[in-house]
Amino acid sequence: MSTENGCAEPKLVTGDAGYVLEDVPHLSDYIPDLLTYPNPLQNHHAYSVVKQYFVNVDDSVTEKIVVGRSSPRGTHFRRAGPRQKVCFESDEVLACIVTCGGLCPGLNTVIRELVCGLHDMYGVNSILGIEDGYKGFYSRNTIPLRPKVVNDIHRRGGTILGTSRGGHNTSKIVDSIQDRGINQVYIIGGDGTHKGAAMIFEEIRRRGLKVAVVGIPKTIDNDIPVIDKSFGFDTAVEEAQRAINAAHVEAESIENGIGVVKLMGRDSGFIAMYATLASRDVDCCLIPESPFFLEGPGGLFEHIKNRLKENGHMVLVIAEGAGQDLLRESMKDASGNKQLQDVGFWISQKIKDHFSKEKKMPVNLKYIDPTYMIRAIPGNASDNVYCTLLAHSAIHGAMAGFTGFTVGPVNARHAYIPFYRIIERQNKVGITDRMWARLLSSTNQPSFLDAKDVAESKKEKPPSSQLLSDDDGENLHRENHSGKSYFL
Ligand SMILES: Nc1ncnc2c1ncn2[C@@H]1O[C@H](COP(=O)(O)OP(=O)(O)OP(=O)(O)O)[C@@H](O)[C@H]1O
Ligand SMILES: O=P(O)(O)OC[C@H]1O[C@](O)(CO)[C@@H](O)[C@@H]1O
Ligand SMILES: [Mg+2]
Repeated sequence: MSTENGCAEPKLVTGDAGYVLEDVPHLSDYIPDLLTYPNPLQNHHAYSVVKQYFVNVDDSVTEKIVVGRSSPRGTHFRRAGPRQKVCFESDEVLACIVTCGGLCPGLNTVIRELVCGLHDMYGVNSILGIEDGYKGFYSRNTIPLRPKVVNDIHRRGGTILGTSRGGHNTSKIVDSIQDRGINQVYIIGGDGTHKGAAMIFEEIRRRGLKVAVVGIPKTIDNDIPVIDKSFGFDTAVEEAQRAINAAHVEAESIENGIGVVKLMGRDSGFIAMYATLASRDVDCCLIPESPFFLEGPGGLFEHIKNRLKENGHMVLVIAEGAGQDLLRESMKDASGNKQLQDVGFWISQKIKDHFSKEKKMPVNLKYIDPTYMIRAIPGNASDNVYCTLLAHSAIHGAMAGFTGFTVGPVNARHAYIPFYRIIERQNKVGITDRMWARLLSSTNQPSFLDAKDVAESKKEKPPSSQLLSDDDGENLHRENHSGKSYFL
């Protein structure tokens, strides 16, 4: 049975005190008499010594971590990790790896760790790289991947497999998987990629194939829901500091200096928000989730003027998707994503034009656009470790026969999340969250919101990722009509 978006019907398991497990599909759901084998890790020189290395069959990870005394236990996901039994013998596995969508720091690390993890932990030697994203399944030859081939790729940015947008043809992709005899498909990509992965999984299930389909969430924008944050995000925020620092140095070295930095973030302004909070030199941060205006009281020009009067300089960070409603109509890319106008250039021009009319305040504006520089780099140390965990969790899940799932940390514990939860919405900055309030208070910028806007955004607010939540449990929760808990 499929849902409206083509995904498998949710597999819900209920328990005591309002416990719900949103489980992931398993090959045995549609393949009767599926054989199982002892996990080879039981005899592995490294892992066999680990006490309780295998996860318990009913271990799960809670989605909601801040609870009240009488709160129901709520939604849980299956805990990631190795199982005592696997559904594939090592020499039976033919795995493939594909990377889709935009680049992200750490992509090569995930590829490396998938290849090395399959080989080192499970003795799998047959792994194929699919070149150039989804269309590579049916338009390109595959490349064999062995640990030696991928040994030092984590030091390089980009993806050694290449990537693309568009070109998703489900039946041609599944034909290619079937013809080549592939039985584990590792798909690394963002929200669009996961919509494609869900369709591949459904078609594989319809054909009754013993093929595990696994998604590994990748997005520089951190727009994938449920998981704590996406790999490469920290690296990108760190790299953005260099651009903001340069803008600050330029701005403070000249009278009425203004530094404008444009950062990535098509629909979600996480990079701009975190880069701003990290830097502390930013006087205004504009993101897609928070509409703004230029003229009049409470507008951007007034804020700039005040800041120049107070400090003699100011730094503005703008996410590429901010203020697009003020610009011309945008086009679509091959995947159907809106192609953005250069809002950094536009706002720089607007600021210059406005202040050129203010005779007593000529400004010196420098515009820095590090857009691709923050994503075309290798992952930093912490992202590299994160990528290793993602790859290993993905492998354990596929070997155990789970399919149609995405792997990722939920409240710091790796879990298997059904595809439909990943593709049902995008993760966005909540402008009524405390994190955005912290940003407003740190930059001292106007909120550009009136009381009516605040009420509206509280009404529409989607659930936030853990990136926004407070470790100290400050976040308040409310229940929406579907009973899901939303951060306030
Ligand atoms: N609705 C969809 N159904 C099937 N395939 C899709 C869908 N949306 C996107 N895809 C496919 O997924 C791939 C990547 O999609 P997209 O370009 O949107 O990037 P993404 O995965 O969202 O990553 P990012 O946004 O981080 O760059 C493309 O090959 C595209 O054809
Ligand atoms: O890689 P492209 O097609 O230039 O697209 C850039 C887009 O990709 C992203 O990096 C991820 O979706 C966005 O931040 C950005 O708008
Ligand atoms: Mg996307």
